[in-house]
Amino acid sequence: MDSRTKGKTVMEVGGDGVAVITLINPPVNSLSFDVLYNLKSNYEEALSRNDVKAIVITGAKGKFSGGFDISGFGEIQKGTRKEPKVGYISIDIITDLLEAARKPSVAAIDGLALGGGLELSMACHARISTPGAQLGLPELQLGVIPGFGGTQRLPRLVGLTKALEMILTSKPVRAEEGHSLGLIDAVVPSAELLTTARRWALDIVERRKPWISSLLKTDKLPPLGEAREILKFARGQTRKQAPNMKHPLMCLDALETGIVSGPRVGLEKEAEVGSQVISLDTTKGLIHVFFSQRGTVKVPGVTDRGLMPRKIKKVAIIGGGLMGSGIATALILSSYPVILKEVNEKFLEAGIGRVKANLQSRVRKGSMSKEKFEKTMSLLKGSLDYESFRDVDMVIEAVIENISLKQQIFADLEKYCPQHCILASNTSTIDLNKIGERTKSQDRIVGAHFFSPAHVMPLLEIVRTNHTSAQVIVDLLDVGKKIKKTPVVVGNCTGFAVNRMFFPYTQAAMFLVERGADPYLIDSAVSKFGMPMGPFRLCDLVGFGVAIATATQFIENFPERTYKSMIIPLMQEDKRAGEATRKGFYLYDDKRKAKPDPELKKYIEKARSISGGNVDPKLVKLSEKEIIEMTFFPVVNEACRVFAEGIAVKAADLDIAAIMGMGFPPYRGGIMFWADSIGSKYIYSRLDEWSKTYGDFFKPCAFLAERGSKGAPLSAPVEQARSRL
Ligand SMILES: CCCCCCCCC[C@H](O)CC(=O)SCCNC(=O)CCNC(=O)[C@H](O)C(C)(C)COP(=O)(O)OP(=O)(O)OC[C@H]1O[C@@H](n2cnc3c(N)ncnc32)[C@H](O)[C@@H]1OP(=O)(O)O
Repeated sequence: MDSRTKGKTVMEVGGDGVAVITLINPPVNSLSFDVLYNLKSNYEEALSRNDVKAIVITGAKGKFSGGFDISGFGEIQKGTRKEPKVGYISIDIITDLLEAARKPSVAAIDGLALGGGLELSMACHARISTPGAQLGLPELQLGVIPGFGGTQRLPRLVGLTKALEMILTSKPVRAEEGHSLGLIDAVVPSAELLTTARRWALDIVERRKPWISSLLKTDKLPPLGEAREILKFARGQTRKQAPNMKHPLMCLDALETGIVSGPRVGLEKEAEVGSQVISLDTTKGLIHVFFSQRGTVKVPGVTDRGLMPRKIKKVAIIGGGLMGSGIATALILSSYPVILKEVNEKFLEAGIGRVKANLQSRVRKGSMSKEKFEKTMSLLKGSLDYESFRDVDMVIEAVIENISLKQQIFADLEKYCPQHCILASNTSTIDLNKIGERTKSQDRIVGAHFFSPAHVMPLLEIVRTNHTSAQVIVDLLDVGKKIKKTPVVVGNCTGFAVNRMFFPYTQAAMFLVERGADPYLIDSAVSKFGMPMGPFRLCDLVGFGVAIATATQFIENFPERTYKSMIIPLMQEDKRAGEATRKGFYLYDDKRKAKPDPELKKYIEKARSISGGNVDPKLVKLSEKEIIEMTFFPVVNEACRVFAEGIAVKAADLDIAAIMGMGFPPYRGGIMFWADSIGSKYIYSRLDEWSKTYGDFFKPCAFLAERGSKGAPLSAPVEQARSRL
């Protein structure tokens, strides 16, 4: 393969008269422009050759195709590649050359057929797959739409309702379901895939099997009136679930056009809309997130050293509280044998009970069988001492945030665990060097910071000190992958990356309400921005105990930029501690529904009188845009510090940390990507102005000041930064 080209296709013509065209573009045989243009020439050749009666399209190495090469969108967005004529691939190549050909084609699908991959197969006249095949149109989660005819062919093959479900949820179906839906014509073992597909293609030639053009099928489509109703409902749901995104509605436009005006007009609409969505900001954000998420496992100086992960056969967890039990659940779900240690029988029983409850909820929802439940629970053993730690490969400490307790635990671990054992802490804020102070095992001490609930939340913050060995990081990255988490490797400091970015967000919100802003308007503006909930609702959810413990760490470590609000401590004095006590910033009913509390005013006023601040008329009347700026620009400021200090190696890692750890909306691309979309100059000028009026909490850091003064992107690599990694 030419080093400048990205992938290719090869064609082999057999003695049976079948031309087999294989898509080759590792690792997932994505459809790059090179692959697509090669496919076109192979196809043209096959159609012109007298010795070819039929065509089979397949993918190399057990994968049909992971879809259009996503980096191609980036090239078009950046202007480094000229966009082909609208509809050139979907209409000229896939429809008019392939589907309308006078020789039949069959897709032989092993492994993946996603996005453009599935769309290409749907233009073939039959599809044969292996049992493990995954078939889906996940384009919407990338901010694009199925653009190779998927909006037209899928409803015609599986019906409108199922097509909408597959497209709107981006979830793939397995081969058997695909077969029962009519998407797949036959499911056969891998070893028989190609021979069956060849025979099927020849059977079509001989008219022993039907020659079906998906685009022309109508039997699965509902009557027009019904279709309009279904689409109207889908639009309503989409508006509710994705209010800040245009592309899902644009995708529905293409679907509807095809149903109302016919598939050809539908294809044209799809091509037009498909081209428009590429330049949407939300699409740029989502594509950035796709690559950034995969980039977190590439850690310079660690994953480029040829180290292989060691096998972790057994893990011990200390502490069976909410975090410890969640971590244990995540591990046993991925088949790791786990020992859960507690200080007494009562706590141990409660910890094991929590794990059981986590799994039982899956059984109730039907996602886990009773047998699987029993088998998974059998991997968990309880313990009250360290004797059973003698053969563990990794320990994760998950006790309360108390430095001396953690120090004692790590000193004990050093005595009982084998020399190679990884000693991890799930601390969310405490400096790991302090935790390991009483040991000589600095090279195997690492942070494994999970987010609550640990068996559900996707992020794993892997924290390393200056002493943590590269091998330990490689091992933990591998565990993270096996338990299906997205790991982000960060340096050691108070709060690491996620909590350091999180803290200014709640602090800014406290500051604003003390100066007169309405907390419920802040929550509403932040939710509209795309966060799962506003800062006050969040404080209620995590509980004031945790909020105060975290704040204490920040006040101690970053006093110059911590806003000391008394609102939460004052409420706690009155036994209001958030949702758990049914009273916090909101009042909660039996169904945990939150409603504003008029009494909140009294705590805000008292806190204001303690801090000595005044109501600021400007802050009373903030617009939603101003609320977002005043709550999130301090987050950007802290993210800049984290980046400049080398706590994160890449700005993209902070984007993923913010999305998966804070709930920052993915379609905004993450905190640094979003900041760059606004511009460093503007952010700097706003923070600078606020810091002059309201104090150092808003003061831009040196990194932001430097980049802001030049208008330079904040996510550009930090040169000569003193990396802590
Ligand atoms: C306007 C004119 C432009 C032309 C018209 C365009 C019309 C577009 C038509 C089409 O409808 C659009 C699409 O097809 S969009 C793509 C749809 N496909 C997907 O969304 C699938 C994305 N990939 C995945 O979900 C997963 O990668 C996977 C395929 C399920 C595999 O998962 P696994 O965990 O095994 O591996 P990963 O670590 O995720 O990926 C491995 C490496 O492969 C890279 N990669 C995966 N998919 C693609 C892809 N479609 N394009 C480019 N690269 C891909 C991924 O980045 C990883 O790379 P590394 O370098 O990190 O190893």
